[in-house]
Amino acid sequence: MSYTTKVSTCSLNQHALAFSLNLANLKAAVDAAKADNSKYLLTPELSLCGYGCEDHFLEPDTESHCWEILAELLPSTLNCPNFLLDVGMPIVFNGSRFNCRVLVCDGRIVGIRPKTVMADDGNYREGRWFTPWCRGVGELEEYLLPKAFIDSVPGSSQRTAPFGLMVFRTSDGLKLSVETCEELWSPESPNIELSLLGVEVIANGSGSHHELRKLHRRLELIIEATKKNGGVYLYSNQRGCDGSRVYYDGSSMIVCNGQVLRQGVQFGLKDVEVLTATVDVEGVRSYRACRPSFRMQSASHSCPREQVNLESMRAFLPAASARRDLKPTDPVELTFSTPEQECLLGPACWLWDYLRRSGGSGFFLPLSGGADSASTATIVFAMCKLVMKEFLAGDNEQLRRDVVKVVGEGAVVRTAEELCNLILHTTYMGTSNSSQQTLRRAGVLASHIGCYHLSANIDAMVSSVVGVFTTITNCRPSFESAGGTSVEDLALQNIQARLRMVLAYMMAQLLPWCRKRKGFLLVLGSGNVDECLRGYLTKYDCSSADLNPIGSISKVDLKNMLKFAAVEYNLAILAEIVAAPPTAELRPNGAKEEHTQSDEADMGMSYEELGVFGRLRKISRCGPVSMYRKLLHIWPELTAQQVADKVKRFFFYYSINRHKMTTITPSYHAEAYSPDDNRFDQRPFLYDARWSWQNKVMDTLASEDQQGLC
Ligand SMILES: Nc1ncnc2c1ncn2[C@@H]1O[C@H](COP(=O)(O)OP(=O)(O)OC[C@H]2O[C@@H]([n+]3cccc(C(=O)O)c3)[C@H](O)[C@@H]2O)[C@@H](O)[C@H]1O
Ligand SMILES: Nc1ncnc2c1ncn2[C@@H]1O[C@H](COP(=O)(O)OP(=O)(O)OP(=O)(O)O)[C@@H](O)[C@H]1O
Ligand SMILES: NC(=O)CC[C@H](N)C(=O)O
Repeated sequence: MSYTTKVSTCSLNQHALAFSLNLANLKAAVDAAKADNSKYLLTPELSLCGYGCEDHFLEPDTESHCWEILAELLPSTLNCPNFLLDVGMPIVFNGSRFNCRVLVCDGRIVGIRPKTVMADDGNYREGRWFTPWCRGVGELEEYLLPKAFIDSVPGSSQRTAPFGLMVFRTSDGLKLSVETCEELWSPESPNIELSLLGVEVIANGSGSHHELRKLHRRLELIIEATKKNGGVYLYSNQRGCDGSRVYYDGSSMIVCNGQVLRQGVQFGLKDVEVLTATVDVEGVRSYRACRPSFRMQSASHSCPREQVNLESMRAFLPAASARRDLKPTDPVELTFSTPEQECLLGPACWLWDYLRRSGGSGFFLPLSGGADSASTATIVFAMCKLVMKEFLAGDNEQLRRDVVKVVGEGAVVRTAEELCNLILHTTYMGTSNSSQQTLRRAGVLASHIGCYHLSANIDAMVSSVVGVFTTITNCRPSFESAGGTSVEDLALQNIQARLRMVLAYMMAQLLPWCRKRKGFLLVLGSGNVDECLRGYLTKYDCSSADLNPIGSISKVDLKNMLKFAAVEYNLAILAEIVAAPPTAELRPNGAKEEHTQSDEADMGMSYEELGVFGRLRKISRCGPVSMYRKLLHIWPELTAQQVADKVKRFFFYYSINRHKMTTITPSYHAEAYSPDDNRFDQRPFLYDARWSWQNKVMDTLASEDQQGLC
């Protein structure tokens, strides 16, 4: 008897509520797994409807469409008694909605397994739509299948299915069970009990979005679980932008006894990626049985009274050790992206999904020659590189169709630069306050990445608006350098910035027409985390766009990304852009070649300091006083009063500008320090900006520190 089996997992680029697309992806995955002669296929969390349906989960339509496409999927499992398919969907049972796995074998639903631990932190809101199931393994209920579903499956006699936490046992003795996404991350993961119950194959269907360095954590959790308890662990993750700010980064995997046998692509453009491994179940059994501590705890776990016997299913491969294709899959070497690659490639893949699904024919970006808009442009170029690589490989028919849809029938694309020329449109929008240096840098970057670039002087727009204002009010504002007040100066800065946004939208609407192409362009924004946190942006200026790929990335991380891209793509201009001092160029500058208005001087703090404030505020959950306490150790070179003053200044600007985050452009979620008010960082937007109590406490602590009292 051989104790080797073949199992598959997959990454699927499902789109919330796009049932036809989701069904097609699932069918393709089933076909690929069956072609691999696999016995089991795991798919991502809520794979039938897409993970990100959000409040659509509250609509009965979402569940009923899942049943409809499940009925369409069932025939692909018919006459395959040795193949188990595992999909995800919402199911209402006894009045509560559960996030369920539905396991199908030979055209029958053999079990429905509800999720026990909700993901409710950060971007996750599962508790808003789903109830956690709280019964133990083997405590099964009988679920009456919906009549419409039964009627749509011709010839089926099935009326009910077991509902609850269950262990499946095949006729030849393989034990398999599932847990769902967050359960792996919880303190008492179900995989522990399942392993002690002798389950050899544990599967986790997930909807886990990208965050920098999160893949390491996922791998640690899975490797540690199977190192400690032995077992085969299959992980399946959603891929792509399914309609929101997050990007699911695939990386599905198959792990056995702490060793990774298959690792899927993290930033890939295939809608369906199936990974299959031949796994040695005997190896799992012997791994466990040689560990006295495992044996002892396992022996005290009684097997659940009710387990689901898959009478007709044989999981193990025929015993013919000479057959090479039955050889257990060898472990692979793990591959990880660097944080710089993650900053570049995650947003690049997200933008591609957004573009092809939005019906847009490209992007428009106001390109200033500064680091932020250069970062956005570089991410679009990275997207073009990824797309062209896949396009030229020639085996991704869906991508080929998407490229044709975006660039238009008949357009010829052979290189990333050619694609970039059709997709990315940039414009330098200078005023009399702009410098020659930023104009040049924008032009050089544009020519190197190949985008369609124009250069404009918007002084006429600015003077028209100021002229209209003067006519209405009979007051003419001046810059401080020309004798005006700071209020006038700021208003004159803001009008330049706002008019850029107005022109940007006009360009986005009409540039395709000017180029005799069809469609519209999506406007890209380039505000970074630190500017948002400090409020160093004009509300409704170029920070207002359709999408922002860098909105949750700090300036420091962006600069590292640009340095990496300078080498990776041979774009020396990026190194020059990184080295230039950040400037808004909104005030008059005399005849100087480089502008002397400096972001850091204007803000009263450096980008590096802002990065520290941002992490402490969000990731370490610090209010002013606890931030002060932590910073005393982080900045030992400063006096306590200097630290207190910096904290006060940060919180003052943060609070007077927090309202800007309510209207900030939707941005890619990349980092845990994101200040995105809409979903991730929920806080008031009207503060008492004096922080009088907190500041008093800080001053007392600082003076005690200075007197050596604490
Ligand atoms: N509590 C509150 N709740 C809701 N809304 C509130 C508000 N307080 C002010 N507001 C509104 O917000 C407005 C103030 O915001 P805003 O108009 O942005 O004006 P403001 O924040 O005063 O100025 C923009 C700042 O961004 C700087 N900047 C730097 C670099 C680049 C750029 C650029 O744009 O390229 C800008 C610029 O130098 C200046 O310091 C008020 O006029 C009011 O309408
Ligand atoms: N001269 C300009 N031409 C075109 N767009 C501009 C110009 N100046 C500013 N913008 C737009 O407004 C946005 C905000 O400007 P801001 O000065 O804050 O950033 P930046 O110039 O991209 O980068 P940096 O902060 O490194 O200077 C820019 O990202 C850019 O999209
Ligand atoms: N969908 C989930 O349950 C996700 C939970 C988990 N914290 C993750 O990010 O992967």
